[in-house]
Amino acid sequence: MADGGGERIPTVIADQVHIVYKIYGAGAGRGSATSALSRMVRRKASPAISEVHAVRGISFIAYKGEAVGLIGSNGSGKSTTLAAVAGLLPTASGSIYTDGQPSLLGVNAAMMNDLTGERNVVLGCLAMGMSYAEVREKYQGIVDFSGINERGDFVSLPMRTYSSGMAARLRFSIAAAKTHDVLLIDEALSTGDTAFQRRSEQRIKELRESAGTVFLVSHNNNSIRDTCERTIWLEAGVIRADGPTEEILAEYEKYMKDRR
Ligand SMILES: Nc1ncnc2c1ncn2[C@@H]1O[C@H](COP(=O)(O)OP(=O)(O)OP(=O)(O)O)[C@@H](O)[C@H]1O
Repeated sequence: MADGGGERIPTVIADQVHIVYKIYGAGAGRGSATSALSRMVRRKASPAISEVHAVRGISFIAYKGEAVGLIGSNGSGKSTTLAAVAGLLPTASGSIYTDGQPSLLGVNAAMMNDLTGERNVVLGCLAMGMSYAEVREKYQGIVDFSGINERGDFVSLPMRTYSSGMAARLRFSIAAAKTHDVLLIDEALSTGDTAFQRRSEQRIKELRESAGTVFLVSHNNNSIRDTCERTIWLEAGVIRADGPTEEILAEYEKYMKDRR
């Protein structure tokens, strides 16, 4: 229970959600002149369309103040589910309802590689709706939290000079500077070192307390353990289990061990 037994306020409702990726031109001879000619001769209008049915009828309700872990083996539909909750992917059937604005913080979240870390902090904060005054107030805290400048003045260098871990840390620090109604985090924590991971876990706890709901996708079971009290386990696009993190992780760890 998220709030110690008081009224629980739903923030995300997924109702029988199916998500299907359509892959155009996935057939043999894709894009070549011969395949185009063959299509014309056979009077076929478009190249073959393949479908990947990534999420198959999932339903759950997440509440205000909850941090929910999403686990499952590779390709089980975790990132797809997050992107759909963020409103970035349409559902083939079923519905997702969110109360408030969902923000997806993924490993691929957009940053301008040719601009300095400093510029990216400012742009990122403005994009999240902060005023210049707020950005000025938060700037140093964001840089310190990211630890980017621990070994030199990296924040004045273009982002393309950063390692993938450094870039991920800066992205997380920018996103974490604001309270979110629904914060969706895709693997962001696994790239940082232990000290950064500890800081970000602490920050997720604060974000959760200050407002909304956090979803965390991770292959790092310890991150899930330390951050989320509830975990949803996806396998082949279906919810295999949903419940208290310790119970679900124990089942999942056993499943992964047996599969080896
Ligand atoms: N853009 C895409 N186009 C087509 N199929 C996709 C696309 N993205 C993912 N898929 C497919 O959807 C399924 C679920 O992928 P998804 O990335 O959601 O899994 P995941 O659980 O996040 O995996 P991982 O742990 O490896 O990150 C997989 O079969 C994958 O091949």
